[in-house]
Amino acid sequence: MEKKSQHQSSSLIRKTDGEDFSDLNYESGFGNSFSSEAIDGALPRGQNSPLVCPFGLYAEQISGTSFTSPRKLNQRRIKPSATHEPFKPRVPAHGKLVSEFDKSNSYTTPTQLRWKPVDIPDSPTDFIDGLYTICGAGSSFLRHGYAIHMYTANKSMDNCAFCNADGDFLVVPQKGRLWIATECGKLEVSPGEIAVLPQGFRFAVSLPDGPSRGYIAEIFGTHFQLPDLGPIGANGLAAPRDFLVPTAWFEEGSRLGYTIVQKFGGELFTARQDFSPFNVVAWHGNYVPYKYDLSKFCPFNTVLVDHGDPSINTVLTAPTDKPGVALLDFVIFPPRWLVAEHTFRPPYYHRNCMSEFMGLIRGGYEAKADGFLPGGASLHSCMTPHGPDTKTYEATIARGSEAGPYKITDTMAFMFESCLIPRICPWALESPFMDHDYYRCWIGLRSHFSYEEADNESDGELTMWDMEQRILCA
Ligand SMILES: O=C(O)Cc1cc(O)ccc1O
Ligand SMILES: [Fe+2]
Repeated sequence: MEKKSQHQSSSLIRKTDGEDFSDLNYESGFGNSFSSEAIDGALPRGQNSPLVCPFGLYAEQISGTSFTSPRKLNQRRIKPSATHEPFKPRVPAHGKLVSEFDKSNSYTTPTQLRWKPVDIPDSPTDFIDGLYTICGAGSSFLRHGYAIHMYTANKSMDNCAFCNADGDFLVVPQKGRLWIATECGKLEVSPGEIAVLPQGFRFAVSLPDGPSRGYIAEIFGTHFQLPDLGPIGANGLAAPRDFLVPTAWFEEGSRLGYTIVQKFGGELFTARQDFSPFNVVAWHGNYVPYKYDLSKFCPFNTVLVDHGDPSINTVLTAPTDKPGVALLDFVIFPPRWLVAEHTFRPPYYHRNCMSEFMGLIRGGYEAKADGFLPGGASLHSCMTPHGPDTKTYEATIARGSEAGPYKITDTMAFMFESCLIPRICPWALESPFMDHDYYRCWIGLRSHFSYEEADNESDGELTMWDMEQRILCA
């Protein structure tokens, strides 16, 4: 479906600076072909590469997949983005970003890991400096894998833009709004919303609320898509129309000493140019940044007995070549009614061949009475056993099988789940925020096993085994 911004005319030319987020406009949809003009007529009609573009603009294309795949964005910009000095390694080097995970830069452990919320630094730190990789697998060079990062920042990016050549960022703010200027326009992303910034887009992050913290999943070699709904049918989970894409907006004029910071193979490089990269007057295509409000999610769940797998709450999935096996699923645990009868309603105790990184945006999480806090994180890797802590278990059993419908409120937890087993960065393992007592949350789980009880509860008929036992005990 081709959509064109309705609201734009030459009287609404957007030339505001990147700090002015008072004029936000979005188009809605997921995966459609969008079309947006900050000046009427800036997109050439009927072709992409006319000899001369309207208003003397340059035509430029961003390809998010190989040329032979149909995902492109065509932009019309004041100057091509190639107009800059050569890239040089950034000084000082960043040092805490990883995009290829191996024994030289990361560790592995099957132990359950949990982190307390990391403090936001006092010293001036912008979104780029505040990024650090927790864990990941695979390689951005080989175009297969992912990295999980967090950020803590307190200052807007100044006269610079970030461009990630390695993969797509799925940003989950936990504290503080993000004002993200992109080449397609502006996004305001609040805690409780997420943004996807696809590979190769230039963007700048401002922090209108100051201190900010959040989580990022980065995927290499593929893009996020909506999960198939299978037997659910047409409606449910995340609806395409709730995904919002920015509308064209541009900055004009010279910006002396402007820096492009390019993440390439996990390292940062900088290049100088004398103009803003946000000089795209019009664009069309289906390779775009977007945001989504998690409160719009329509959860499905069991309505009689038992506990469904969390895949039912998948917002976005990044596929591998194997059907049904995700490079990275983004799953949420939103407020919802729990109604199942004679059922242990919290997550079951389990081991999973997929690896589970979890974060908490607000409130509490149904499986952990203590210790898993907003802004904190946990990692349960492939086949690492985990589940509700002792307090949650005891409280659930005490409530008994007659518990009525119950609504979990004030919560928004999420999981990045992957088929690839993450290696963990040294600063995450050595972090002062590592919860070394995490294992204790299960140590108090008592054995409730009672052979007598099991025996009494049988229907009274003695089996051969029962009789043998009785004879042996006599
Ligand atoms: O481990 C977790 O808390 C996440 C999770 C939740 C759930 O309801 C079922 C399985 C699962 O891994
Ligand atoms: Fe789990």
